[in-house]
Amino acid sequence: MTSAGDLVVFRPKRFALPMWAVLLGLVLRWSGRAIWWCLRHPVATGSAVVALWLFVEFGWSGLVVPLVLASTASAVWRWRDESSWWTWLAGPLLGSFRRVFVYRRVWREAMTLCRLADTYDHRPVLPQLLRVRSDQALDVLTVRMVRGQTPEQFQAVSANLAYAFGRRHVRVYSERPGDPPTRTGHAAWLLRFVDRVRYRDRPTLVYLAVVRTDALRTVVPPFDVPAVPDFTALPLARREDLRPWSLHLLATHVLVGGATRSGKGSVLWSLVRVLGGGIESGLVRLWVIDPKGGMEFALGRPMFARFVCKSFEAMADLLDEAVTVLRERQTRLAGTVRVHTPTEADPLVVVVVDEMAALTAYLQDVELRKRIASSLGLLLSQGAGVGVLVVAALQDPRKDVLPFRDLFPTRIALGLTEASQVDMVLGDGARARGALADQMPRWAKGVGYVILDGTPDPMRVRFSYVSDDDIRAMARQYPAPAHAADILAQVGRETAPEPARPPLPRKPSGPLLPESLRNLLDRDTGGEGR
Ligand SMILES: Nc1ncnc2c1ncn2[C@@H]1O[C@H](COP(=O)(O)OP(=O)(O)OP(=O)(O)O)[C@@H](O)[C@H]1O
Repeated sequence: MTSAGDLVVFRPKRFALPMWAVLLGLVLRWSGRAIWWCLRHPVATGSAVVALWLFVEFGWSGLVVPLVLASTASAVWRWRDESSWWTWLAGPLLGSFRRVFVYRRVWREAMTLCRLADTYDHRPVLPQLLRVRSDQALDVLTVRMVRGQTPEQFQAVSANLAYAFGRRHVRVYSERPGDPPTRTGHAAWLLRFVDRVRYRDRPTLVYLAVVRTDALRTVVPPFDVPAVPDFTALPLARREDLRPWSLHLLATHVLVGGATRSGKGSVLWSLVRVLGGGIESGLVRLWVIDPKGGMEFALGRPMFARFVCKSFEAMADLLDEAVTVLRERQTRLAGTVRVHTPTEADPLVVVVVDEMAALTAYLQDVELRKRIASSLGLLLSQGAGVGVLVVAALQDPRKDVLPFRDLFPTRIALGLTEASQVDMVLGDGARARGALADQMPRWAKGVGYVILDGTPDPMRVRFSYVSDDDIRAMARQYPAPAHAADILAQVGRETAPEPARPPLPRKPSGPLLPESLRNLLDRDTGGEGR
């Protein structure tokens, strides 16, 4: 029998450090951390050292005088050049401040509750906040993802992230937002090299643009009209970071999807406006189809080379004529160029269709509908390269309403009524990547989502608002040339008046009857041979 006295209890011998060694260890550890922090924050450390030295040398005046001088210099800088002031001074300062006092404070909680934190080896692992850069409207957070995470996981919870940081919108970019600046001058080669490093592809990072001040809440005034429009960058809207968003119109077709009263008109009129200089010089011709009987576009009639708004047959004719232009250009340009360059002799033809569904779905005449569908199919599949473009607006983006929606390379989604419509307009997965066009508040007229060139990430923009008075003024200032309607000497069948145009010299037409028959007739009527 075993009694309690038989059990031998082993206790590991505890090694007790002397108190001075513990204290020394702590001091060394905290000093190391402080030195590391100073090395990582040279500007803050340098400023603190200088401030301390000034205080020791000159007392309070040593701090107050430089502070007043620096504030004055900063105010003058901001007054003279606000954008560089934000880039080089205010942005980095505000960003550092908000990184410490706003984002770091709630980071762990926000990442955990937004399901972006994970556990590895029984330890929690979090995405790492590397940097915050602020400007007038946005905070751009550079975040190192946890190993194995993808930007899509951040995009899926972008709304949660916004509310976690006390804001309404967060955009998630898989690549650094913004393009490298254009460098000129002597040191351009060096700066370009630096940019190449700064803008290199970094797949471990994701960028969160937190919208601090919603720059799209205010109405955007119309943009200036350039004398010669740059068809690769037509400014139409304001971005969340206050920069203009420009449309690349050359060699593309544009589809604008939006519920009724969402502001589709402002997209189309913003485009017409920036093309004004080209319309007047004859570099671009607008062929406008307004199935709403002219309610939307009749005000700008003098700017349009062709305008139809009443008869659907005339609309079908106009599209057929656009196909004729396309065919003629294909024959002429084949083997010489791959993309047509607009000139005044050979202008860009932009067919603008307001409410496309009226032509493709709601039209009762089946034959006419088929004719229109066939012309539209040809224009959309072959017109971009030869400078015959289609810009169409649509309320209902379902496939049975607009069977060719996939043929529009550039798409814009304004406020929509259903979540599923967002992907129908912008392409699969756009809503999951943050294009919440179905959640537009009531005030957001003319606010929409666009997909940026070269990246899959949607961007929120607000189109400029062109009022009726602006349209009247534009129509007076930038009328289409008198001969504008006569591309290929075609005459439309629309009843609405067109600008007066002198008749184009036409080629003398050939004889209608064979010569033997004509001679016979001449002989019978006693006329002279021709
Ligand atoms: N960019 C904008 N900024 C501010 N307000 C706008 C903007 N665009 C449109 N609005 C306002 O929203 C209203 C609806 O605009 P608009 O008629 O252009 O919408 P729509 O989508 O073309 O409508 P519909 O489907 O009837 O053609 C207008 O009364 C206008 O005042």
